[in-house]
Amino acid sequence: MLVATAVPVERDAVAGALGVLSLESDTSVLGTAGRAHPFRPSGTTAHGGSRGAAGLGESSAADRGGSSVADHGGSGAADRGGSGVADHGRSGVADRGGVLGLQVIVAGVGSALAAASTASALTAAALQGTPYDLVVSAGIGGGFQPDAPVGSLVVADEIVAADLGAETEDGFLPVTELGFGTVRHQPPGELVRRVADATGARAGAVLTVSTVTGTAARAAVLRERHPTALAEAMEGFGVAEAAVAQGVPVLEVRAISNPVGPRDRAAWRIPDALAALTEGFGKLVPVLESWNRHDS
Ligand SMILES: O=C(O)c1cccc(C(=O)CC[C@H]2O[C@@H](n3cnc4c(=O)[nH]cnc43)[C@H](O)[C@@H]2O)c1
Repeated sequence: MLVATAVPVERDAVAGALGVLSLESDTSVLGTAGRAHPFRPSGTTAHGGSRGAAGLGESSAADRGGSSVADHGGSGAADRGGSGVADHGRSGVADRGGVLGLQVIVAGVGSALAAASTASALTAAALQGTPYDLVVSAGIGGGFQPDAPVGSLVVADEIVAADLGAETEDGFLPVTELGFGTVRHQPPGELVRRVADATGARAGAVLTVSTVTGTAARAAVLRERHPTALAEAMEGFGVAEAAVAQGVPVLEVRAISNPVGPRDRAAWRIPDALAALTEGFGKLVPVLESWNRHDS
Protein backbone atom coordinates (compact mmCIF):
# COMPACT_ATOMS: atom_id res chain seq x y z
CA MET A 1 0.00 0.00 0.00
CA LEU A 2 1.22 3.46 -0.88
CA VAL A 3 -0.11 6.33 1.24
CA ALA A 4 0.32 9.76 -0.35
CA THR A 5 0.14 12.69 2.05
CA ALA A 6 0.70 16.33 1.15
CA VAL A 7 2.92 17.55 3.97
CA PRO A 8 5.27 16.03 6.56
CA VAL A 9 2.92 16.39 9.54
CA GLU A 10 0.32 14.34 7.71
CA ARG A 11 2.92 11.71 6.82
CA ASP A 12 3.93 11.50 10.46
CA ALA A 13 0.33 11.20 11.63
CA VAL A 14 -0.22 8.27 9.27
CA ALA A 15 3.16 6.65 9.76
CA GLY A 16 2.75 6.83 13.54
CA ALA A 17 -0.48 4.88 13.34
CA LEU A 18 0.98 2.27 11.04
CA GLY A 19 4.08 1.80 13.14
CA VAL A 20 6.43 2.56 10.29
CA LEU A 21 9.51 4.66 10.41
CA SER A 22 8.92 8.36 10.25
CA LEU A 23 11.17 11.35 10.25
CA GLU A 24 10.94 14.28 12.57
CA SER A 25 8.14 16.52 11.45
CA ASP A 26 7.99 20.19 10.89
CA THR A 27 4.82 21.15 12.71
CA SER A 28 4.97 24.65 11.32
CA VAL A 29 4.56 23.72 7.68
CA LEU A 30 0.88 24.48 7.46
CA GLY A 31 1.53 27.98 8.68
CA THR A 32 4.38 28.90 6.41
CA ALA A 33 2.51 30.66 3.66
CA GLY A 34 4.40 32.83 1.24
CA ARG A 35 7.54 30.76 0.76
CA ALA A 36 8.31 29.33 -2.63
CA HIS A 37 7.83 25.78 -1.44
CA PRO A 38 7.25 25.57 2.29
CA PHE A 39 6.97 21.82 2.40
CA ARG A 40 10.11 20.58 0.79
CA PRO A 41 13.66 21.88 0.99
CA SER A 42 15.54 22.37 -2.25
CA GLY A 43 17.50 19.44 -3.53
CA THR A 44 14.97 16.84 -2.51
CA THR A 45 12.63 14.81 -4.60
CA ALA A 46 9.03 13.97 -4.03
CA HIS A 47 9.41 10.28 -3.54
CA GLY A 48 12.06 9.86 -0.97
CA GLY A 49 15.18 10.60 -2.93
CA SER A 50 17.48 13.40 -1.96
CA ARG A 51 19.64 14.97 -4.60
CA GLY A 52 22.92 16.21 -3.27
CA ALA A 53 21.99 15.59 0.32
CA ALA A 54 24.56 12.93 1.05
CA GLY A 55 24.64 11.76 4.62
CA LEU A 56 21.08 12.74 5.40
CA GLY A 57 19.95 9.17 5.25
CA GLU A 58 17.77 9.55 2.24
CA SER A 59 15.35 6.77 1.50
CA SER A 60 15.19 6.43 -2.23
CA ALA A 61 13.32 3.93 -4.35
CA ALA A 62 16.54 1.98 -4.64
CA ASP A 63 17.07 1.53 -0.93
CA ARG A 64 13.50 0.83 0.04
CA GLY A 65 13.99 -2.87 -0.53
CA GLY A 66 15.85 -3.43 2.69
CA SER A 67 13.34 -1.99 5.08
CA SER A 68 10.83 -4.18 6.85
CA VAL A 69 8.59 -4.28 9.87
CA ALA A 70 11.37 -6.02 11.71
CA ASP A 71 13.78 -3.17 11.33
CA HIS A 72 11.59 -0.25 12.37
CA GLY A 73 13.44 0.13 15.57
CA GLY A 74 16.81 0.03 13.95
CA SER A 75 16.41 2.49 11.17
CA GLY A 76 15.34 5.75 12.72
CA ALA A 77 16.42 9.11 11.43
CA ALA A 78 19.33 9.15 13.83
CA ASP A 79 20.95 5.92 12.81
CA ARG A 80 20.47 6.60 9.14
CA GLY A 81 22.85 9.44 9.62
CA GLY A 82 20.07 11.92 9.23
CA SER A 83 19.01 14.95 11.10
CA GLY A 84 15.26 14.81 11.21
CA VAL A 85 15.02 18.56 11.16
CA ALA A 86 17.27 18.86 8.16
CA ASP A 87 15.42 16.33 6.10
CA HIS A 88 11.85 16.70 7.26
CA GLY A 89 10.76 17.67 3.79
CA ARG A 90 11.82 14.40 2.32
CA SER A 91 9.10 11.95 1.67
CA GLY A 92 10.61 8.58 2.24
CA VAL A 93 8.97 6.63 4.99
CA ALA A 94 9.69 3.16 3.95
CA ASP A 95 8.46 -0.19 5.01
CA ARG A 96 7.94 -2.16 1.89
CA GLY A 97 8.72 -5.43 3.58
CA GLY A 98 5.82 -5.39 6.03
CA VAL A 99 2.52 -7.14 5.93
CA LEU A 100 1.03 -4.35 3.90
CA GLY A 101 4.17 -3.60 1.89
CA LEU A 102 3.72 -0.09 3.07
CA GLN A 103 5.17 3.26 2.16
CA VAL A 104 3.99 6.68 3.30
CA ILE A 105 5.19 9.58 1.19
CA VAL A 106 4.96 13.34 1.23
CA ALA A 107 3.64 13.80 -2.28
CA GLY A 108 3.28 17.57 -2.07
CA VAL A 109 0.44 20.05 -2.04
CA GLY A 110 -1.90 20.28 -5.02
CA SER A 111 -3.15 17.83 -7.55
CA ALA A 112 -0.32 18.15 -10.08
CA LEU A 113 2.54 17.55 -7.68
CA ALA A 114 0.61 14.82 -5.87
CA ALA A 115 0.00 13.08 -9.21
CA ALA A 116 3.63 13.35 -10.27
CA SER A 117 4.93 12.08 -6.93
CA THR A 118 2.46 9.22 -6.80
CA ALA A 119 3.22 8.20 -10.37
CA SER A 120 6.96 8.19 -9.58
CA ALA A 121 6.50 6.03 -6.50
CA LEU A 122 4.22 3.60 -8.34
CA THR A 123 6.57 3.32 -11.29
CA ALA A 124 9.62 2.80 -9.09
CA ALA A 125 7.87 0.04 -7.18
CA ALA A 126 6.63 -1.63 -10.36
CA LEU A 127 10.11 -1.54 -11.90
CA GLN A 128 11.47 -3.21 -8.77
CA GLY A 129 8.94 -5.99 -9.19
CA THR A 130 7.03 -5.02 -6.05
CA PRO A 131 4.01 -3.11 -7.34
CA TYR A 132 1.56 -1.56 -4.91
CA ASP A 133 -1.93 -3.00 -4.75
CA LEU A 134 -3.60 0.07 -3.26
CA VAL A 135 -2.95 3.82 -3.13
CA VAL A 136 -4.43 5.98 -0.38
CA SER A 137 -4.57 9.77 -0.59
CA ALA A 138 -4.59 10.87 3.04
CA GLY A 139 -4.47 14.09 4.97
CA ILE A 140 -6.48 16.92 6.37
CA GLY A 141 -9.29 18.68 4.56
CA GLY A 142 -12.18 21.08 4.79
CA GLY A 143 -15.54 19.64 5.83
CA PHE A 144 -18.94 20.67 4.47
CA GLN A 145 -21.11 21.58 7.43
CA PRO A 146 -22.93 20.16 9.24
CA ASP A 147 -22.25 16.75 7.68
CA ALA A 148 -18.50 16.57 8.25
CA PRO A 149 -17.65 18.26 11.54
CA VAL A 150 -14.16 19.41 12.40
CA GLY A 151 -12.23 16.50 13.89
CA SER A 152 -14.27 13.87 12.05
CA LEU A 153 -13.02 11.46 9.42
CA VAL A 154 -14.26 11.15 5.84
CA VAL A 155 -13.64 8.35 3.37
CA ALA A 156 -14.31 9.13 -0.27
CA ASP A 157 -16.87 7.09 -2.15
CA GLU A 158 -16.05 9.39 -5.06
CA ILE A 159 -12.98 11.48 -5.71
CA VAL A 160 -14.09 14.45 -7.77
CA ALA A 161 -12.14 17.14 -9.61
CA ALA A 162 -14.51 19.95 -8.72
CA ASP A 163 -12.98 22.80 -10.70
CA LEU A 164 -11.57 21.02 -13.74
CA GLY A 165 -13.50 22.51 -16.63
CA ALA A 166 -14.61 25.75 -18.18
CA GLU A 167 -16.53 28.71 -16.90
CA THR A 168 -19.29 29.89 -19.24
CA GLU A 169 -22.01 32.52 -19.13
CA ASP A 170 -24.34 29.68 -18.21
CA GLY A 171 -22.18 28.31 -15.46
CA PHE A 172 -19.40 25.78 -14.99
CA LEU A 173 -18.82 22.96 -17.45
CA PRO A 174 -16.75 19.99 -16.32
CA VAL A 175 -14.14 18.75 -18.82
CA THR A 176 -16.28 15.71 -19.49
CA GLU A 177 -18.90 17.99 -21.01
CA LEU A 178 -16.20 19.59 -23.13
CA GLY A 179 -15.56 16.17 -24.58
CA PHE A 180 -12.45 14.93 -22.85
CA GLY A 181 -10.96 13.65 -19.67
CA THR A 182 -12.63 12.53 -16.51
CA VAL A 183 -13.62 14.33 -13.34
CA ARG A 184 -14.29 11.48 -10.95
CA HIS A 185 -12.78 8.27 -9.73
CA GLN A 186 -14.54 5.65 -7.67
CA PRO A 187 -12.72 3.80 -4.91
CA PRO A 188 -13.73 0.14 -4.45
CA GLY A 189 -17.19 0.25 -2.85
CA GLU A 190 -16.71 -2.71 -0.53
CA LEU A 191 -13.43 -1.30 0.76
CA VAL A 192 -15.02 2.09 1.38
CA ARG A 193 -17.80 0.43 3.39
CA ARG A 194 -15.33 -1.56 5.46
CA VAL A 195 -13.16 1.48 6.14
CA ALA A 196 -16.22 3.49 7.18
CA ASP A 197 -17.38 0.69 9.49
CA ALA A 198 -13.99 0.20 11.09
CA THR A 199 -13.06 3.84 11.57
CA GLY A 200 -16.40 5.58 11.98
CA ALA A 201 -15.57 7.68 8.93
CA ARG A 202 -18.45 9.15 7.01
CA ALA A 203 -18.53 8.06 3.36
CA GLY A 204 -19.22 10.65 0.69
CA ALA A 205 -17.70 12.53 -2.19
CA VAL A 206 -14.41 14.30 -1.54
CA LEU A 207 -13.80 17.20 -3.88
CA THR A 208 -10.36 18.11 -5.16
CA VAL A 209 -9.98 21.85 -5.66
CA SER A 210 -7.12 24.05 -6.83
CA THR A 211 -8.33 26.97 -4.76
CA VAL A 212 -9.31 26.50 -1.13
CA THR A 213 -12.91 27.61 -0.67
CA GLY A 214 -13.03 30.88 1.26
CA THR A 215 -16.62 32.10 1.07
CA ALA A 216 -20.04 30.80 2.00
CA ALA A 217 -21.19 31.49 -1.56
CA ARG A 218 -18.52 29.24 -3.09
CA ALA A 219 -19.24 26.52 -0.53
CA ALA A 220 -22.91 26.66 -1.49
CA VAL A 221 -22.11 26.44 -5.21
CA LEU A 222 -19.91 23.39 -4.67
CA ARG A 223 -22.51 21.69 -2.51
CA GLU A 224 -25.22 22.40 -5.04
CA ARG A 225 -23.12 20.87 -7.80
CA HIS A 226 -22.04 17.97 -5.62
CA PRO A 227 -24.84 17.23 -3.15
CA THR A 228 -23.05 14.19 -1.71
CA ALA A 229 -19.82 16.08 -1.05
CA LEU A 230 -18.56 15.84 2.52
CA ALA A 231 -15.11 17.34 2.17
CA GLU A 232 -12.70 19.20 -0.05
CA ALA A 233 -8.93 18.98 -0.29
CA MET A 234 -6.31 19.59 -2.95
CA GLU A 235 -4.65 16.29 -3.87
CA GLY A 236 -7.07 13.36 -4.07
CA PHE A 237 -7.89 13.59 -7.77
CA GLY A 238 -4.23 13.84 -8.77
CA VAL A 239 -3.33 10.83 -6.66
CA ALA A 240 -6.29 8.95 -8.14
CA GLU A 241 -5.32 9.81 -11.72
CA ALA A 242 -1.83 8.44 -11.12
CA ALA A 243 -3.13 5.27 -9.48
CA VAL A 244 -5.83 4.58 -12.03
CA ALA A 245 -3.38 5.14 -14.90
CA GLN A 246 -1.39 2.20 -13.53
CA GLY A 247 -4.44 0.06 -12.78
CA VAL A 248 -4.13 0.42 -9.02
CA PRO A 249 -7.24 1.01 -6.87
CA VAL A 250 -7.37 4.21 -4.86
CA LEU A 251 -8.86 5.42 -1.58
CA GLU A 252 -9.03 8.90 -0.09
CA VAL A 253 -9.22 9.48 3.65
CA ARG A 254 -9.50 13.01 5.06
CA ALA A 255 -9.56 14.22 8.63
CA ILE A 256 -11.47 17.47 8.87
CA SER A 257 -9.35 20.40 10.06
CA ASN A 258 -11.67 23.27 9.14
CA PRO A 259 -15.15 23.97 7.85
CA VAL A 260 -15.56 24.66 4.14
CA GLY A 261 -16.76 28.24 3.99
CA PRO A 262 -15.71 31.75 4.92
CA ARG A 263 -11.97 31.99 5.50
CA ASP A 264 -11.26 31.84 9.23
CA ARG A 265 -7.82 30.66 10.26
CA ALA A 266 -8.86 30.81 13.92
CA ALA A 267 -11.31 28.00 13.24
CA TRP A 268 -8.57 25.62 12.12
CA ARG A 269 -8.03 22.56 14.30
CA ILE A 270 -5.01 20.95 12.67
CA PRO A 271 -3.79 19.01 15.74
CA ASP A 272 -7.28 17.57 16.27
CA ALA A 273 -7.44 16.55 12.63
CA LEU A 274 -4.00 14.96 12.71
CA ALA A 275 -4.99 13.04 15.85
CA ALA A 276 -8.13 11.82 14.05
CA LEU A 277 -6.00 10.78 11.10
CA THR A 278 -3.71 8.76 13.35
CA GLU A 279 -6.62 7.13 15.14
CA GLY A 280 -8.35 6.36 11.86
CA PHE A 281 -5.30 4.78 10.27
CA GLY A 282 -4.76 2.66 13.37
CA LYS A 283 -8.20 1.16 12.85
CA LEU A 284 -7.69 0.84 9.15
CA VAL A 285 -4.82 -1.63 9.30
CA PRO A 286 -6.89 -4.78 9.91
CA VAL A 287 -9.28 -3.76 7.15
CA LEU A 288 -6.49 -3.33 4.66
CA GLU A 289 -4.81 -6.54 5.73
CA SER A 290 -7.97 -8.52 5.09
CA TRP A 291 -8.98 -6.72 1.93
CA ASN A 292 -8.48 -8.48 -1.34
CA ARG A 293 -8.46 -6.10 -4.27
CA HIS A 294 -10.58 -8.52 -6.25
CA ASP A 295 -13.40 -8.25 -3.66
CA SER A 296 -14.61 -5.19 -5.60
O1 LIG B 1 -5.12 30.19 4.06
C1 LIG B 1 -6.18 29.59 4.04
O2 LIG B 1 -7.26 30.16 4.17
C2 LIG B 1 -6.17 28.11 3.85
C3 LIG B 1 -7.35 27.43 4.02
C4 LIG B 1 -7.37 26.04 3.86
C5 LIG B 1 -6.20 25.35 3.54
C6 LIG B 1 -5.03 26.05 3.38
C7 LIG B 1 -3.78 25.38 3.07
O3 LIG B 1 -2.83 25.96 2.63
C8 LIG B 1 -3.67 23.91 3.34
C9 LIG B 1 -3.77 23.12 2.13
C10 LIG B 1 -3.53 21.66 2.47
O4 LIG B 1 -4.47 21.19 3.42
C11 LIG B 1 -5.54 20.50 2.79
N1 LIG B 1 -6.75 21.27 3.15
C12 LIG B 1 -7.10 21.50 4.42
N2 LIG B 1 -8.24 22.17 4.49
C13 LIG B 1 -8.63 22.40 3.23
C14 LIG B 1 -9.77 23.08 2.67
O5 LIG B 1 -10.66 23.59 3.35
N3 LIG B 1 -9.83 23.12 1.33
C15 LIG B 1 -8.89 22.55 0.55
N4 LIG B 1 -7.80 21.92 1.04
C16 LIG B 1 -7.67 21.83 2.38
C17 LIG B 1 -5.20 20.45 1.32
O6 LIG B 1 -5.39 19.15 0.82
C18 LIG B 1 -3.73 20.85 1.25
O7 LIG B 1 -2.89 19.73 1.35
C19 LIG B 1 -5.00 27.44 3.52
